[in-house]
Amino acid sequence: MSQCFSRFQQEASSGVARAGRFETSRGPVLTPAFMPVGTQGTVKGITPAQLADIGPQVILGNTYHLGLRPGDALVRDLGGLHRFMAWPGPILTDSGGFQVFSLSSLRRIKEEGVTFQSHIDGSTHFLSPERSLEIQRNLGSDIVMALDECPPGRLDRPGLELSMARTTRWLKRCRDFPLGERQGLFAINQGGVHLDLRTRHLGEILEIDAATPFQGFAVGGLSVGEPKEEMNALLADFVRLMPGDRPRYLMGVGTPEDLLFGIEHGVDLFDCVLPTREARHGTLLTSRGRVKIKNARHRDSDRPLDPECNCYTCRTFSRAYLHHLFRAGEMLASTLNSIHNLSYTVGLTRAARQALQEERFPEFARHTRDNWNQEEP
Ligand SMILES: O=c1[nH]cnc2cc3nc(NCc4cccs4)[nH]c3cc12
Ligand SMILES: [Zn+2]
Repeated sequence: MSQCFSRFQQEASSGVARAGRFETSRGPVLTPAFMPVGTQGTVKGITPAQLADIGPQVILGNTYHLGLRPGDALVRDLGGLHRFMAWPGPILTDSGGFQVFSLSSLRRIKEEGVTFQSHIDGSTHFLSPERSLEIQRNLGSDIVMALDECPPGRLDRPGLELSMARTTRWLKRCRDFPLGERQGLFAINQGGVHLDLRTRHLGEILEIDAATPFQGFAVGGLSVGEPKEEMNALLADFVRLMPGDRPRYLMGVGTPEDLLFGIEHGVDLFDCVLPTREARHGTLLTSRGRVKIKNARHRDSDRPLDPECNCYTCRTFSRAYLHHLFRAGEMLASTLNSIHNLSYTVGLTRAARQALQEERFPEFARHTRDNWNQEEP
């Protein structure tokens, strides 16, 4: 067990939803929390100072990308990822298996690990539980994800069962790998959208956990193209079965609607590229619903994007200016739109936490959903 990680302390709850905290060597993590994705050592288009102003609890880095470029040994030699990207707060690194299957070509997966060709230059690489954790140890992230096999969405049950069994065997190899003193290891649950498979896999994970405790548990294998109703039905039944004394992390999720649904069903941590990706494409997330800033109706609007948002973008600029920047293809469009979408998304989980602490979470959830459905926000 890492010296600095503490168990999850639940501070407030409303049904299965909960507010809480856990300690890392880089500070506390207050939950629920949305974690911005900084795939290649940067949250695209914004500076560390702007990110600090947004105030996320944790940010994400990707083992697959940083292991390929600039290389984990280089980052280690330059003092680790926190120093390299000037982010002093907690960092979580995904383990790379998902990216190998969603980005690289010519993969050959075997018991030992997966051989793949880099999406950058086609060179051949190998990722195993040991290599994934070595990369994450070199990066020096606070939260290390075990290497799992994320099965393709819609894989049939026999295929899922074979994949889960390998993920369990790989988890044991991750458990045996010596990470840094200050690093915590999270296990990843698989099983598609089948509650019985999810529960079986959780049992296998908890058997390992009994001997060597994990610092957190993630729900993997979702947000991979499965119908939203199936993901939600699974979450409603399964998340509550995960240990309550460790953080519960839903990987790759999601939209504001998904975050609120996840929080209602006991999820503590989220990550998704959607807020920053949609920002770059001009879709802005607001308390009244989505705004497509390139729409002509914003051309001469002196209103702020979201009157309820106090981010730098909403405090400083009009919709007309954001509309102009986007239409003109200016770099600043991506930066200002990303600052807002991240502020909105991080702010949503922060507001949910506050509502839980003030024992008004059901009203908060109802009010938030009602406001999202405004005409032409
Ligand atoms: O089972 C998983 N294991 C390890 N990392 C993941 C990351 C994941 N990210 C998504 N969805 C978000 C997406 C991002 C890009 C395409 S889908 N689903 C994910 C599942 C896993
Ligand atoms: Zn804003």
